[in-house]
Amino acid sequence: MAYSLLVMKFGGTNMQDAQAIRHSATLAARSIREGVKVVVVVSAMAGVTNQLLRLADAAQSGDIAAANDEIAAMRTRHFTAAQELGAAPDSETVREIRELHETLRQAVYGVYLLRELTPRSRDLIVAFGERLSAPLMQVALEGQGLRAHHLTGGQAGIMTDAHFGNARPLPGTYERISDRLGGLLGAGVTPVVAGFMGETEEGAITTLGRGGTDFSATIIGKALDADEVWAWKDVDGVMSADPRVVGDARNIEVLSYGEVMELAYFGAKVLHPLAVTPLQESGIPLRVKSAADPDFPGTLVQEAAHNEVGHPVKAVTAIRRVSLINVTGAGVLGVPEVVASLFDAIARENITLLMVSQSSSMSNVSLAVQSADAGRTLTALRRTVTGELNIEEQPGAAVLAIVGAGMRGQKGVAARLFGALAADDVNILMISQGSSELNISVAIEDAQVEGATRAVHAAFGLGEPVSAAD
Ligand SMILES: Nc1ncnc2c1ncn2[C@@H]1O[C@H](COP(=O)(O)OP(=O)(O)O)[C@@H](O)[C@H]1O
Ligand SMILES: N[C@@H](CC(=O)OP(=O)(O)O)C(=O)O
Repeated sequence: MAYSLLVMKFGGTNMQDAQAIRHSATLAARSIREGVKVVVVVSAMAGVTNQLLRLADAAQSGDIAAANDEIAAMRTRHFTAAQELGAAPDSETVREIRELHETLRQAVYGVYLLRELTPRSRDLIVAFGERLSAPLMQVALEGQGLRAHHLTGGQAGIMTDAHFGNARPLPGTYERISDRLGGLLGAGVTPVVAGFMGETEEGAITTLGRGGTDFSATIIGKALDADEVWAWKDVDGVMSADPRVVGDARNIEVLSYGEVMELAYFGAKVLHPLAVTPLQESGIPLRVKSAADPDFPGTLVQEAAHNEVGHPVKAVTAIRRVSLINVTGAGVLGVPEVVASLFDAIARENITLLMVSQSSSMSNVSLAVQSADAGRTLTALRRTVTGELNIEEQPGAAVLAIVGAGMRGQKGVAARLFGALAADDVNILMISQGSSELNISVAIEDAQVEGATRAVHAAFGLGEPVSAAD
């Protein structure tokens, strides 16, 4: 297909040092030289986002020395990359990187003085990772003889609500992006946008949630009505399981938007759970591609499901560090209002419910949440419900899910899953099937999850090559 406009996203691994950034720039340059207009969206250098989160916490707890040490290490990394990419010491880029580091240092010092780290100030600090890598990509593209210009998410027009740490694009953002980037593209300049970040209408910096650069790229893809969005990764594409856990995981050629959302929701780190939502509205395909093997087709994510014969399940994935919250007692028995108030309390706290199950006698409700959210969940529930209810946390769980549109209407899929888990001596704590029949999920002991993932992958033959497709 002859493309006219592509959005290309480069993740942390593809931005980790000068060599990786240069390689990423050549991947964009290949298409640009063929006459394709490309918008490049970049993540922070690998590890930098975690480092920023760590140093912000250190400053808040009073350890400014630790925070400054981390900033100094990061600064060296950015300057080294700039130098290796050929930026002169007196160049605009080097000056800008210096200024950004100085502003970061001041923001972190403010946190230290106040001993206060609000979600808003955390977003300001954590977005420096992407703001610092975008100029590096500009230098690398210029090194390829191209004209490029880097922008923050806000400058590119990404306008969000004020849910710091988990912001969502506002409707007007799409026209804004199209206005702001259209001019550059028209003038033959490649925009390089700092991913993961946006800006509220008042100009406060927000972030879109971990892994959010995928989401930035698809928001921009929709705004510009791109032919496709390409997410370059350090893996072949979306695979039948996390390749770090399952040695014979294989690449999935085609996935529907719905399947990819389920996979991302159930823990496959490869894409942000909301990344495909802007594309879903416009039907723009997303390709997950391997930076190491650019001619490999990777995974095509599109509207229609593509069911492989004999493979009702396409992938197995898991969410680690989960807690089950068990609500028991006579007060739950036959009182739907109690159950409603539990959900209400959780919704108000903005806690993601991973699984829910209620016993048929209605005397017990179990909820699965990320262990990081368990404390807040317990407090919210205990505050809400009155009467004779027992609310307890059972930590140390994980949620394992199988995903695939082919399981819709297929008998025996759940039996195969449970059989594989039983044969691996895995006890099931909770079961749930989405009404869309795109997934079946089970809560199990976290300590058993890697073995269970391998067992389920083998039971569904996910490592075997597929012969035919309909
Ligand atoms: N089903 C899966 N398919 C591919 N990769 C997966 C899957 N599940 C987990 N991963 C992990 O996701 C990683 C890629 O995601 P990530 O590091 O966020 O990409 P990037 O930072 O390049 O955007 C891989 O290294 C892989 O270990
Ligand atoms: N840097 C951010 C955003 C992101 O998308 O990163 P990556 O593409 O490396 O997963 C994060 O770590 O969450």
